[in-house]
Amino acid sequence: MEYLVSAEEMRRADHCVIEEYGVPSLVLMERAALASVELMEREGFDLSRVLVVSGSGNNGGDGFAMARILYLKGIEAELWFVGNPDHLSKEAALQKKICENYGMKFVRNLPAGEYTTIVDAVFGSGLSREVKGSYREVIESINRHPAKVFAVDIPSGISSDDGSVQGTAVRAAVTGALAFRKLGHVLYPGTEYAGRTFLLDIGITKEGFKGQFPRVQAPDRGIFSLLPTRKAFGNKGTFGKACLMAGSRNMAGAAYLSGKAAAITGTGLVRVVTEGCNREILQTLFPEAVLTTEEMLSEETLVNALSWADAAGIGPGLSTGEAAEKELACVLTQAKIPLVLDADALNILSKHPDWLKKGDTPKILTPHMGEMVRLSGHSMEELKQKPLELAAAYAKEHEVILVLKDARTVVTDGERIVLNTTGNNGMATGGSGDVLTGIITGLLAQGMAPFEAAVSGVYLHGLAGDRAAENTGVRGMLSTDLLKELPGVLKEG
Ligand SMILES: NC(=O)C1=CN([C@@H]2O[C@H](COP(=O)(O)OP(=O)(O)OC[C@H]3O[C@@H](n4cnc5c(N)ncnc54)[C@H](OP(=O)(O)O)[C@@H]3O)[C@@H](O)[C@H]2O)[C@@H](O)CC1
Ligand SMILES: Nc1ncnc2c1ncn2[C@@H]1O[C@H](COP(=O)(O)OP(=O)(O)O)[C@@H](O)[C@H]1O
Ligand SMILES: [K+]
Repeated sequence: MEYLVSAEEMRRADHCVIEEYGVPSLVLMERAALASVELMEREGFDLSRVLVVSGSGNNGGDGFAMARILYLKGIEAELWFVGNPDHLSKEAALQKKICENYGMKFVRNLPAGEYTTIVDAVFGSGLSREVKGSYREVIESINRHPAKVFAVDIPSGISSDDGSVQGTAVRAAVTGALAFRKLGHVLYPGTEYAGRTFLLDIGITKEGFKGQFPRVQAPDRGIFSLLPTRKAFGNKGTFGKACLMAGSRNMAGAAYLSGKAAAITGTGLVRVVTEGCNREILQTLFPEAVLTTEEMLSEETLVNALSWADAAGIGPGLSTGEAAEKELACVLTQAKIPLVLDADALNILSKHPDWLKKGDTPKILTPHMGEMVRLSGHSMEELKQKPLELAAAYAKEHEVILVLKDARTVVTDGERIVLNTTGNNGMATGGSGDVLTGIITGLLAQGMAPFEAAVSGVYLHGLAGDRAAENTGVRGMLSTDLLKELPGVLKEG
């Protein structure tokens, strides 16, 4: 997994590498500048005429060093120093002086239309307050200018900690994230302001954390190595049994999507437990499933289904009526297997929060933001502001694994926090959450540990969404396209 750092965690690593390992900060700065220039070249920036806009901190220092490297390559690179000269950091002051010694041109404003590329080196991870006054004007003038913008480390004005816009922020085409991606590169709206973001190695590695690692990680292709292995001599009994309790009258699709997703994930057998009216539909759409259907599902039927399964998912399209309430209460009380609770199961839980205490099997809750509002009592605004903290606090308090679904989904058990970066807005379409429930239930049924199953499920679900976006497009894709792409995604590992 990849570490996603806060400004403070980045500062700690910087400090350790410079002060404890003894790497001079100017060496790091030179590497940052060289890697940034290389990235601009690789990304096809038109370097006919470049303006580097530098502030007075080390982000500005990176900018001065980049300007000098470009200038010495024969590129027309000019500088606009917009910082407070009395607050220049030692390194930035030295880099500025070097540019002056070379006789480079400093400008005092941003004439329209004269530059092909602007380098934004006003603020980096040291942004400490809202951007106001002349800094605001500088950033707005950069945004108005037609030149393509490259942001050093993070667009100026974006908080490294949560991706928020601190008053105003630079809109970059490309961002070179130094050493680690900050949370602000991944969380919205920071992600959009950063444009295409690339990680640049400048010699600060995880050794800089000295064993005190950042709190948040993002899953990467390493996830594939966690997936259940398939023994050559295995049979459908050994590849796990998943039970999906889903669908109600007029909601057969939710049972189909979640059940089919569990099957595609590699589960040996999938049982769908649903209302009798869905029987024919499911037998036609999903002949691979074992069906358990009754007009009114009895407690005995539910208990039998649970004792057959290795994991169960409950909630997609379940409805919230009395029968559904009874079903959920029975499952929470009787289940001895890991459970995924989604959609209507969560809506019912919001009315009976104490039900979470029933039973002692591992529980994975997968609310979207609206469901989380009802479940947690926090407002949407609070959740949007602090999704990581509030998700972790809920998971800890209720001793569950929480998958808080949004454009960036958070998975947490209260201690570990994972922020998923796969997926796209094409997935904001009915039924895509049902597919996720099926994937996670399928992975659990094959014996994955609950936290790993939740993280892997969210990652694979997002990758399926990304493949669907490539092949079908974000507008036209449907949740059935996620099912179509999932086998190929699983084959990539
Ligand atoms: N450590 C290293 O050697 C390495 C660091 N690296 C680079 O350093 C960057 C971090 O550098 P940093 O810590 O100096 O902070 P930085 O982002 O330049 O900002 C601080 C300046 O901005 C100012 N300021 C802040 N907010 C403001 C506001 N709202 N409105 C107005 N002013 C505001 C603040 O002013 P002051 O508070 O002093 O008035 C100060 O002058 C990092 O992103 C990476 O690019 C790499 O070169 C690798 C090696
Ligand atoms: N803009 C987006 N970027 C990435 N993923 C998204 C975006 N919008 C929605 N998703 C994902 O799509 C899924 C939608 O789930 P949910 O709202 O429960 O759908 P439904 O209830 O229709 O099944 C979640 O996994 C969510 O993370
Ligand atoms: K910047």
